[in-house]
Amino acid sequence: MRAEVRRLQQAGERVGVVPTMGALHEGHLSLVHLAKKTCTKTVATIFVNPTQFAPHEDFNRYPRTLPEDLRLLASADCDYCFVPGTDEMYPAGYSTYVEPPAVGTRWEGECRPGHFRGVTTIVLKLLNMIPADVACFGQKDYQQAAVIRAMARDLNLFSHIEVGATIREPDGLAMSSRNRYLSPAERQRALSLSHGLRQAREMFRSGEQRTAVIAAMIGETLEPQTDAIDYVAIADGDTLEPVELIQPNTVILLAVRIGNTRLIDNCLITEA
Ligand SMILES: Nc1ncnc2c1ncn2[C@@H]1O[C@H](COP(=O)(O)OP(=O)(O)OP(=O)(O)O)[C@@H](O)[C@H]1O
Ligand SMILES: CC(C)(CO)[C@@H](O)C(=O)[O-]
Ligand code: BAL
Repeated sequence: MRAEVRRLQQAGERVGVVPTMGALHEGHLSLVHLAKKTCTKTVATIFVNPTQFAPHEDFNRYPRTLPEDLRLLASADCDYCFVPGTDEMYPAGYSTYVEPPAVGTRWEGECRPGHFRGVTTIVLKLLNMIPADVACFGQKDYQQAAVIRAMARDLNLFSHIEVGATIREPDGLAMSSRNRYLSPAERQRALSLSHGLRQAREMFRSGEQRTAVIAAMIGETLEPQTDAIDYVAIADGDTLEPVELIQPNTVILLAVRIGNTRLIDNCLITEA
């Protein structure tokens, strides 16, 4: 892959990469389109990365739908798809990991110990194998995008990091490969994530205080519809440290469980 990317770049092409774990949907394809805005060749990667899953998490049942993924990538005019094997990425004796940046400490970092260490490690490896001009990630995984941006800055990565907007189903549910786990009744309850975020944004805009907003979002919208709430955070959009006062760059992040499925979503309060 590296030789091919270098050959393309020497021929004057600009290469964009979209790292994924497969089970593709319109959210992933939107990142291929985002890459195409500034790049002439696009590469998607599909690898369900074992090191970012804790032992009790869903690595084994994570959906693997390669033939359909390849069809979708072709329909989006993606030029290459890189699908490495686990032994290729982590051969026997593999022992090097990337310590994630501070922005990965809270929220997902607390709820999924080791998760961002696995993400930074695999993303650095992928960007070394595919030294793309641009690497695209989704805002749906807001903290992950912040972690990758910080790593790119701190470790002087070659690739420029771009973040694409969250693509949603018509009823507001953020697209996610894990939505496939949801039964029809759970799918209905999962609307509480986007409803809660919308409710919070509207309350902030009408001048409500932070504690009242969180209490309403949790008590009225999330608690009745979910089985557990991992966190609801109101944080600075860059540092992800909690904030008391809402400023232009404030983000609401949440992670909940519905049945056996863990879902995350977020919105910038300044968004329309
Ligand atoms: N709805 C979406 N809109 C935009 N980007 C998305 C969306 N869903 C995922 N992405 C982005 O696609 C990339 C690959 O993500 P991944 O393969 O984990 O998909 P996912 O649907 O988020 O799956 P999961 O259910 O594991 O969270 C990430 O950069 C992620 O942020
Ligand atoms: C960035 C990523 C492909 C690394 O495995 C993964 O965390 C994902 O799909 O968001
Ligand atoms: N979408 C981020 C990958 C994960 O949840 O492991």
